[in-house]
Amino acid sequence: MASNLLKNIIKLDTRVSVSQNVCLPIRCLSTASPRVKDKTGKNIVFVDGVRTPFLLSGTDYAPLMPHQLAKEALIGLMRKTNVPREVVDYIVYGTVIQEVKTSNIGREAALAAGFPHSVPAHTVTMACISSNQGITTGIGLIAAGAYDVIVAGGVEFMSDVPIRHSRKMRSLLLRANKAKTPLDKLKLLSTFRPNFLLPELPAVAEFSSGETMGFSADRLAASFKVSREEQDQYAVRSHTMAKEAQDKGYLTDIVPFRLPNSSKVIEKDNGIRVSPIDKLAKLKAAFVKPHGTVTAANSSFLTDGASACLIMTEEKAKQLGLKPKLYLRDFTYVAQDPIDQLLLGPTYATPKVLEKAGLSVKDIDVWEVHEAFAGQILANLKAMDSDWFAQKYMNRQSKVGVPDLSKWNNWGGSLSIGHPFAATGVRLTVHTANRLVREDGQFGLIAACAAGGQGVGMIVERHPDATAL
Ligand SMILES: CC(=O)SCCNC(=O)CCNC(=O)[C@H](O)C(C)(C)COP(=O)(O)OP(=O)(O)OC[C@H]1O[C@@H](n2cnc3c(N)ncnc32)[C@H](O)[C@@H]1OP(=O)(O)O
Repeated sequence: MASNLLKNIIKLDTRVSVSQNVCLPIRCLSTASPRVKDKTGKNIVFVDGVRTPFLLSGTDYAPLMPHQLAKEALIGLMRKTNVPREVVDYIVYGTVIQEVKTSNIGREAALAAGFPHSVPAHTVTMACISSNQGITTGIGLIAAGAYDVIVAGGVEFMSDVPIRHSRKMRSLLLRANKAKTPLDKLKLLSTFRPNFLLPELPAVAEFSSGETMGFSADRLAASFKVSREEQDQYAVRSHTMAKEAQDKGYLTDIVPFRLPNSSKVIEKDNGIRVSPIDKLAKLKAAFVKPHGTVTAANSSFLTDGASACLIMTEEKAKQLGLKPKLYLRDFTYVAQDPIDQLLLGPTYATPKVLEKAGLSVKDIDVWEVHEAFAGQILANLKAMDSDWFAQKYMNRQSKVGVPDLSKWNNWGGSLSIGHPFAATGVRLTVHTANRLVREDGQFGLIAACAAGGQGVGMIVERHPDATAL
């Protein structure tokens, strides 16, 4: 049962050390008889992916604009893959909380990064799975025969978010703009009231319910009987594994970022923080006050960061002399009730994408699952291990089963590395790719939940030419 499984989370930290996973790629992989059939006729490959260091919002990136982060990710990608910008046919880029001046941020970032004017770019938004959407939109464009080479990615910048005037103030300003005579303007001004000045702040909340993600995660944890201690233990696991991966130099997806007009170069994520469990136990509830179980330490934190990746047909990769990391084998999106099942995307997406690909939980060598909150991850694990949940809510005969946790987020996750919403999907994908090499696996499963009660599942397969660098 899941409860036994959860008891072992702390033991797992000592049982599975990242250092044990260092191994050379010894498995013989071949393109001749793939176990998962290519459905596109193009054998679409993930060449590589990069990201800026992920930073706590309000720290070193604070004076920037989001397209500057995205630009650095794009430049870093082209430099790392050594692919000329002219080869790229199209860019699909994600963002969630839009900077109003750069609403098609994919295009602005591409121009700033020196892509030719002739490379079109569009921006996608699907909450925390926006860069997954970037990747799968790219797969669709390639499969449709529209293009061969796509850059996908995403950026989120929580250090500066659009804060609006109140609706009443906006209405007054718009009407004042149209007023024809000074007298009309004066009449309008006389309707002004001081409370018009109250600003509208964006919230990390569901529009349909008004509930914040953290509040919803707390309710979810309570309904799956996930204790505060289990959440704190999971958070310590995430930070411990991220720290090990960072110290061992495994986070090679990071491209250092020299801050504009400064000699300072940012080289590392700055939110990884391994704390003793008793310190976590003392923190107050962050959302459901005072008795909730979700705290600042067992939540993902507000993060600034950007990512980018290069996908193309295998044939094109060969022509360009590239060594791709992955085949992008299959994917699915799911959507549920955004109130009670808001953060259960992985539970719904996992069996669906496994079935599509003809695989089972046991076939997966690397799991990379977005950690919005520790309570959300543990609730998903319990749901995946419940026949009752599968039958009552998912219209399935039985549970999908529990993944082997020794293969689960072994380099930490969004709780510790950070979660710049629209950038996370590429981070999950490139960590899957690099872990498949280091851990000598074949198949990886990426899953994530997103606002709106949506989720994604993706199946990837290590490419025979893959290296972890
Ligand atoms: C699909 C999805 O992905 S949904 C998820 C979307 N994302 C979210 O909703 C973001 C959720 N997170 C948040 O909103 C914020 O990070 C919050 C509200 C949880 C916390 O914000 P803040 O209160 O500003 O956090 P802050 O960094 O100040 O930490 C609060 C306290 O916890 C402590 N703390 C935080 N992390 C840790 C840690 N790992 N170990 C020990 N202590 C910690 C801090 O030191 C601080 O202590 P202090 O009050 O003594 O100074």
